[in-house]
Amino acid sequence: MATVLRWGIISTGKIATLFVQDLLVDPKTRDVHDVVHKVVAVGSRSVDKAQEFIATNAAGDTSIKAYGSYEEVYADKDVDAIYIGTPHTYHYTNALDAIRAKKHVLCEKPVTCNVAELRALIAAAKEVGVFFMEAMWTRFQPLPLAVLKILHGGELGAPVVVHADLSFDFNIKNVPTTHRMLDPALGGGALLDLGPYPFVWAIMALYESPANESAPPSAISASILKTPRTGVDANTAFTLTFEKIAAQAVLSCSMNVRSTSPGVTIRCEKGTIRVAAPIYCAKSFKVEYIGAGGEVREEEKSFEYVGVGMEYEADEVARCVRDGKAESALWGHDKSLLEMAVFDEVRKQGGYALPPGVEKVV
Ligand SMILES: NC(=O)C1=CN([C@@H]2O[C@H](COP(=O)(O)OP(=O)(O)OC[C@H]3O[C@@H](n4cnc5c(N)ncnc54)[C@H](OP(=O)(O)O)[C@@H]3O)[C@@H](O)[C@H]2O)C=CC1
Ligand SMILES: O=C1OC[C@@H](O)[C@H](O)[C@H]1O
Repeated sequence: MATVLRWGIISTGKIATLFVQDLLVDPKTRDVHDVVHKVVAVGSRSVDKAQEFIATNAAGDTSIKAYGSYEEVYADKDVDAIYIGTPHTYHYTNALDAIRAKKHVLCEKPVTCNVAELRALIAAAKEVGVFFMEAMWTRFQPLPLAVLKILHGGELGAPVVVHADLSFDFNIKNVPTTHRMLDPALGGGALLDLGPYPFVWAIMALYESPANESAPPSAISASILKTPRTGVDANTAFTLTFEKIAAQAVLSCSMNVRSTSPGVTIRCEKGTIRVAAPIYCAKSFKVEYIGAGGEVREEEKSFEYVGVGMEYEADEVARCVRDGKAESALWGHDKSLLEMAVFDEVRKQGGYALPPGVEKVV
């Protein structure tokens, strides 16, 4: 018998739309038979928007409740888990409110604005006894799982250098400065929005390397270029050194230029893995194996998903909730904490401070 997870959705923006579309794809189409997702409520700052969201994305399903506030979703007894798709600077408050209402939480990336906020949320979730996870969807998709099987299987030898970039042209010279990517009050900039993806590839390839034994990077080095329009980071480059396994990640993100492909290159002692862009939901990768005599063998693997690619993280939440887990084994609290600590350090080295009051816990 499949477990049914009843979702309440917070916000009606771009990513909430895609997430709900994925929730509504029958899990059986991806050969998943143990969990089922049901959207039971949508909360928006405007009830009209919530109604329109349901009409557009859920074929007007009248069983889904439309609320004109987020609080009503937290209070709804039919809701098991809350999905948060608001701008970064609201994640902490929205997640805390949901946790205090004893709901399980899946919160968009970046999970918070800094590590102090995240520590407070994890403590609150533990106190109440609910599941809490950052929506790091890439970690659960079949392609990265296949890459990791090869990488950690050992045939390529140890990983030595990971290059990963995610860039996107947000037309930052022309969009209004109130756009969430430009507004410092909304945590604007490339790092917080795009940085989680190069970071997750470094985590998968190096931090999760069995020989690393979950050791955090011993050194972080960063440089930031700010846009003169609002002072948020337009381009950020940072390196993470994993001394225990003698490996480095060279990571970058930009919001004024498009990505190139491959977006991730994992260079190992005996070969290389190249992952095609976009790295948040890649559909193909190539492996180059170099034999003892220098001979080269290449393999390419391609993937197709029925949904956008967020369905796999949703399945993970449903399984963890069913099994009474506080966190995911694949994207647990340790990794989000490391991400936020690294991003704090990168912003510190790059001289990007969020405006006073934006960070709710410091
Ligand atoms: N996993 C992924 O691939 C992606 C994740 N994201 C993450 O999701 C979050 C939202 O991004 P995205 O969907 O692109 O953003 P949008 O601007 O499209 O949507 C944000 C929604 O948040 C709500 N909201 C609450 N307060 C505010 C506010 N002060 N200003 C603007 N909106 C507000 C609004 O919903 P309402 O009016 O209904 O309350 C709005 O529609 C970000 O943290 C981003 O990093 C974004 C894109 C992709
Ligand atoms: O998470 C994301 O992935 C895709 C990008 O376009 C988007 O800005 C970002 O939030």
